[in-house]
Amino acid sequence: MTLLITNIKELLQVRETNVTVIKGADMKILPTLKNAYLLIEHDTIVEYGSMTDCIDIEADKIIDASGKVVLPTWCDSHTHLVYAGNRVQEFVDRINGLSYEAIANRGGGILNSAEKLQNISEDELYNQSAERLKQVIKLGTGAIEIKSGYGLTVEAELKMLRVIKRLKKDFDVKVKATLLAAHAIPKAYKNNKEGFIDLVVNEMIPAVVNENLAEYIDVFCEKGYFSLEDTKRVLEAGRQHGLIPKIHVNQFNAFGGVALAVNNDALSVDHLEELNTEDIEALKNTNTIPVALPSCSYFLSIPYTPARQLIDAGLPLALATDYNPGSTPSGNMNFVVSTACIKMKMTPEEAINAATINGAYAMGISNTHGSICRGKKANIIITQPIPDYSYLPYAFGDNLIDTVIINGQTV
Ligand SMILES: N=CN[C@@H](CCC(=O)O)C(=O)O
Ligand SMILES: [Zn+2]
Repeated sequence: MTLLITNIKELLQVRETNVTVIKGADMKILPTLKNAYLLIEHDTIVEYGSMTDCIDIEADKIIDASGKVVLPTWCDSHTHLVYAGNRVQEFVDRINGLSYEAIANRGGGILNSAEKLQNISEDELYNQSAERLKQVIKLGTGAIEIKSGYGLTVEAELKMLRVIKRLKKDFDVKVKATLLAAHAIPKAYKNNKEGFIDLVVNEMIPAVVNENLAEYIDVFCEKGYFSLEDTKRVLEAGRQHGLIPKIHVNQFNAFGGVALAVNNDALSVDHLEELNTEDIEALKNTNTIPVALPSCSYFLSIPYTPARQLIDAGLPLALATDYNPGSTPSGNMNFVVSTACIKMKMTPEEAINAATINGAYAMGISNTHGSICRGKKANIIITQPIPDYSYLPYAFGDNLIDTVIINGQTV
């Protein structure tokens, strides 16, 4: 089966060689080809080029993309898409003056989601999550990382991760699973945090690894949640079992979590709404990528990750949604890209690089996803007719996506 997309107004993120991450000043460069074609065979990009060289190419199916922009699908490297129900009441409570922290302190927040998740069947959790996944695919997401962390017991964490495994099997998008073992201290361990960490280290991690349910280990390193010492213990235990660290860090306070993550070879450090010069120094000359989550800043009215500081220091940056019921009830990467431009002063080129190839890097899949490159997966967005690719972030809130192709198949 071959699919030929013709008359593409502009083909974005075209890479002749397999670049896997884009850093610093290079993020301002988005290679494109105007008046282009793209040829897909089965699930793979096999060729692209100028329309003037397309004359002799035959294909089983042709899509005319006149006036339209074509780009790789979004790579959303940070989500909590598997959750039960919603937290709309907390949203209303925050409008009425309660803070995110105050809600958490009275037993809401993550613990609220954990209670809902513990009381729902695996099938129902799957159904709710599959609906969300379908929605974000329609919005152009072609690869996604999903975390556990609303279980907080061994059984409930396994339930979440088994649901992620089913999503992985049932959907063509690339799905990566993360064990966010230490997300909050459960009620039963309120006065015994050490006991909970013992449970994570001695039971949760081995059980998850035994069923091969996760590739990454994550911790919410934050005041009131898990300290540097706790984080180190969990990350090291995860590494000993072959899990690669990722981390929630510097969301509300900066106290050395970034350096700790880097020292543990974390693939990514996520959130970074609070950032100091030590954090930036710690990230230089490492393989760890910072990940910004602007929809979370928007929804909670907290600072935006200082993208300019990170990029101007020569670092790479990825953008992701943080899709979850408490701090970001949206999995829309188009909104993330717009918000990064509008609020974080990222150029459209930087934001698109951050949401495609760098997002793929933050999931360890940039050899196969995130750019238009021969041999990579045919995961493609075709936009509606638009004047220019900068129109994507400009027209924030509009859905400008016409067609999504995953592994060569139109969704
Ligand atoms: N910050 C920690 N975890 C999630 C939100 C958790 C929640 O409120 O449910 C986040 O990334 O924002
Ligand atoms: Zn998160």
